[in-house]
Amino acid sequence: MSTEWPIIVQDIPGKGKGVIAARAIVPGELVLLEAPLFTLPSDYDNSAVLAKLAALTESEQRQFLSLTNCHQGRLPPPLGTCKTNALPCGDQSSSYGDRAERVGIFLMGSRFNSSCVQNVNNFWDDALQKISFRALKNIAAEEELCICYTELFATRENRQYKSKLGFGFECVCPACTLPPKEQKASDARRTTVGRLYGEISQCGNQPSLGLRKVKLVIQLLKEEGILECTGAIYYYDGFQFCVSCSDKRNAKQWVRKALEAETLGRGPDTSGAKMYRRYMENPSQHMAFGLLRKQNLAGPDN
Ligand SMILES: C[S@@+](CC[C@H](N)C(=O)[O-])C[C@H]1O[C@@H](n2cnc3c(N)ncnc32)[C@H](O)[C@@H]1O
Repeated sequence: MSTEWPIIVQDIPGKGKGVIAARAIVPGELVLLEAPLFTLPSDYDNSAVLAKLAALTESEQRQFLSLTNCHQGRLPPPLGTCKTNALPCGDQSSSYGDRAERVGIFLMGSRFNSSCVQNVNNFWDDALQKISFRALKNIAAEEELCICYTELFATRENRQYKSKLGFGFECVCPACTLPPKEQKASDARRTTVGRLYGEISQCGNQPSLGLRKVKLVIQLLKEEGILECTGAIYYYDGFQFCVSCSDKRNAKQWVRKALEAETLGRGPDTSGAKMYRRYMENPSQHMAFGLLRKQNLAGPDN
């Protein structure tokens, strides 16, 4: 199926259908913006799905039923199809414990397969009431575009468990098929990032230590090839440590990086991007400005 977007939905060996690049795609490029066929509260059941289906046209119902159902024989088909394909309509990161209040079914967006080194980010744009998919990296023509269904900051074993249980597949992405020694190092990097996330939030009164941990997380994410999808929050942490010490110069550098990361994965018009732009103009607007002893900390490494 070819579309107005730079992507094609086609059969992918071993994965059913998937999305590939129709041409070379650059980082930050919007590859799909799509309205949902319908949305549901995230704790939906089969009768909620049936009520939504009843409101669709026959052609829409057929299109919904043509989506994959990896829960065949275990769940009623409408529910199984939703569980296989629903995407968050709101902030959701299982790694950070956020859960979107609603989910949606998207006829094209639901065709993105999963990789633990995703090259695309999905983001629900509340203002547009559409989901956007943006390239996080350079993607070559005919390369597959993938989002991530599982927890990024978990070991391979835990990620595999979730992929198998929730979506019925064994992940063979680059991060899940490393030789044993490298696999161990990758697991260690991901679990360390998960641990440091909690530790950074406890460093409010120790900005130098907090900043060192931020830099370590960024380094680990870079080594893992997943900085692009999660970087913004860590750059913003770096900004907050600097503003708390009235270090405007370094604060501006951190928030500039946060803005770049936000724009890359979510676009230039999100509430986060607007906030980062405001703080770039004037870091002292942040409520933590000057809370701690004035000192110069450090900016991002590059
Ligand atoms: C949301 S659908 C994605 C599109 C789907 N492949 C299709 O044909 O419509 C989720 C299903 O795709 C398949 N899938 C997703 N990522 C995969 C991967 N990395 N390897 C194998 N199968 C995958 C699994 O069957 C999963 O239940």
